[in-house]
Amino acid sequence: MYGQIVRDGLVNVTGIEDLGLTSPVLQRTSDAFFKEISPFLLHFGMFVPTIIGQCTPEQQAKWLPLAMDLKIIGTYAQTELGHGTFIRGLETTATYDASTEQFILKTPKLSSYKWWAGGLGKTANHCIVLAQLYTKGVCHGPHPFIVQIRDTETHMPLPGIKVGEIGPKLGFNTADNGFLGFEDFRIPRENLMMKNAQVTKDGTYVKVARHGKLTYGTMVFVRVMLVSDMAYCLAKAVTIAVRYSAVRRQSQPKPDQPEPQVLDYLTQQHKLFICISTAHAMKLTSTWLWNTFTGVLADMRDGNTDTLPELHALSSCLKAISTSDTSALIEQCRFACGGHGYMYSSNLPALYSFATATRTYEGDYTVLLLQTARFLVKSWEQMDEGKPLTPTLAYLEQSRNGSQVSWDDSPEGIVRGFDAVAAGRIGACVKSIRKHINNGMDYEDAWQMTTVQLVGAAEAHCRAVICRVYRDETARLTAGCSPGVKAVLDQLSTLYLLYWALERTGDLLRFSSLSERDIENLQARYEALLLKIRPNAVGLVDAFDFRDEVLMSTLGSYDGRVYERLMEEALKTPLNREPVSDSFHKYIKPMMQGKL
Ligand SMILES: CCCCCCCCCCCCCCCCCCCC(=O)SCCNC(=O)CCNC(=O)[C@H](O)C(C)(C)COP(=O)(O)OP(=O)(O)OC[C@H]1O[C@@H](n2cnc3c(N)ncnc32)[C@H](O)[C@@H]1OP(=O)(O)O
Ligand SMILES: Cc1cc2nc3c(=O)[nH]c(=O)nc-3n(C[C@H](O)[C@H](O)[C@H](O)COP(=O)(O)OP(=O)(O)OC[C@H]3O[C@@H](n4cnc5c(N)ncnc54)[C@H](O)[C@@H]3O)c2cc1C
Repeated sequence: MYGQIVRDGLVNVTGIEDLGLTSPVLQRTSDAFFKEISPFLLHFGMFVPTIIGQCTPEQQAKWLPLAMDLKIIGTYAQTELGHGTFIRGLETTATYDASTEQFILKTPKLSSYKWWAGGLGKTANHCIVLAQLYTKGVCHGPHPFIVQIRDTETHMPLPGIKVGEIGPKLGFNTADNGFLGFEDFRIPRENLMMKNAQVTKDGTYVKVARHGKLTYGTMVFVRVMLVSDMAYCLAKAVTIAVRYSAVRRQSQPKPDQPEPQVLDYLTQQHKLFICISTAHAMKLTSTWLWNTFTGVLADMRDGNTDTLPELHALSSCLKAISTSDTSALIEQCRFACGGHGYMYSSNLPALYSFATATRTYEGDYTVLLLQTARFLVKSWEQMDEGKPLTPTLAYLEQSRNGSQVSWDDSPEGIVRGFDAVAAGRIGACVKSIRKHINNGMDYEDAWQMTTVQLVGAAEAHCRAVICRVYRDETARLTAGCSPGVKAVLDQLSTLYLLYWALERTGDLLRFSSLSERDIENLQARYEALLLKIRPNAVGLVDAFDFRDEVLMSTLGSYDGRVYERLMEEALKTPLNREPVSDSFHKYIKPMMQGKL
């Protein structure tokens, strides 16, 4: 299994790279090689980006060619057995020895072992290690170090290195996630990645970056990329589910009629059409977020880090919500395919296991939404002090006077309704924190007592951002389209708004003048829209343009030969090589004969 995966992974990365294509294309073509994950994902997904983001130009000149030519294979080892979220609590230490101009890496105890890094088990021979940097007896917090862990000729672990695979997981079972421990392992001073902080030969610590969290830059980059990844993952899942739903016929609502396509059931449309719409919403939002990200990078190159806090807040909530929505909706696609959706050959289980992992790695869902909430509460307080708000929070102004927003069921009105919900929920959090403080709590306890509401407020803010970006970008991008295309894409973005308005009626009743009659109207419009979208449903998923080799699905192949493919795959199962398993003779027969 591992050998096959490594072979396929190398064919993927060398074949494509020879064509001089970029790594995001790598990401897409790697789907034609794996149902799960390449053991080289972390090399290109985090090891290379960290060299670019955390190394000086001189260090990049040394390491980048080696990495891009696959002369070294790397990963990103930050998480430990005992800590993943709380980076400041990481236990691995890197202590500077000025007498030899080296750092000594140590794993003080079991919980300090690096755990999880992709490719670390058996594939990588180098890695980025986040360790607490000590020099002259002072700890300067977690810093990135580039560390060789295996001999590049023999691939044997170097002396002082303990490394291995962490074992089977819910998914990602081709990612080769590993563990890593150091026993007084020495690396040259120059292996500290010194773009944001340096240690001179005599051990003096020099802080370079103006912002204390630039070490976390790779995580921001990956979070931004993952929003796009989720759109792609969901688009694959709904392509499989909609095509299968067009082939599958089941039940007989009318005695004298043939069994209908299950795609004709309104409940099936309710399950699936939001998935089509969400894939579009996340793709457009991810492009908008990427443009925001590159803008902040440009500002930072000019020494201006003022826009970084908003990017951190946006990338945190969008990564959290896109991965959570995608996990839930891929599972919904699986539900929509009945028993055959549970077959590994459908590819829905693998897509689900990838998406649900993404809800955790690169920042746990709750933790990242609380990061966004921290920014929202600070922005509210700045608004109270009369300071200007950042662009994505302009809607807070409307809540300043506390008046209830009048409900307007036009698409633009619904977007404004979500702004009102976000503003209202943030305001309620601020009120809760202040109430607890007035009752004698310190700020930290008041914050903790409000965290359930804070997660909800951050989700509401994110939903408002997605709704606005989806609506605006659809209008902009379809301006020059044919009326037919424009109408269908407008239906999808309207469906997204109606779906979430119906999901959040409680909030809309609380923070707008929405009435029960308005809710009835929303429900009727939503159901009518499902029927309108039905004739274009297969065309809409065909438009995602996935080749069968990439979908890798018995249910979603373009020719619709579902039952033939399911049987073909079943016959390939090793258990079917012989008509009688030898377990019969070893165990079942003796048991039947009372000899066990
Ligand atoms: C062959 C295949 C080819 C493939 C080609 C690939 C092409 C590219 C693909 C890209 C996708 C690649 C996918 C790779 C797969 C990934 C696998 C998973 C990898 C990992 O999981 S790596 C480990 C990830 N770990 C985390 O995310 C940990 C999460 N925890 C944190 O981020 C921090 O601990 C946390 C939660 C922020 C708290 O930190 P703390 O120090 O306590 O901070 P405070 O809350 O006190 O805030 C202090 C202050 O700092 C600000 N802050 C925090 N974080 C950031 C940040 N990241 N950026 C900017 N600012 C930040 C925070 O807002 C506070 O500011 P204040 O002003 O409010 O004080
Ligand atoms: C498939 C996969 C691949 C991975 N690959 C890598 C990799 O390549 N490199 C790497 O370094 N790491 C990797 N990771 C590790 C990943 O980054 C961490 O698992 C993730 O950051 C979550 O941290 P944790 O595991 O410590 O969870 P914890 O933070 O311990 O979460 C446990 C619970 O505590 C809650 N919690 C934690 N802190 C708070 C808080 N402040 N407030 C409220 N609730 C809180 C969480 O919400 C969660 O419910 C991978 C993980 C997975 C699943």
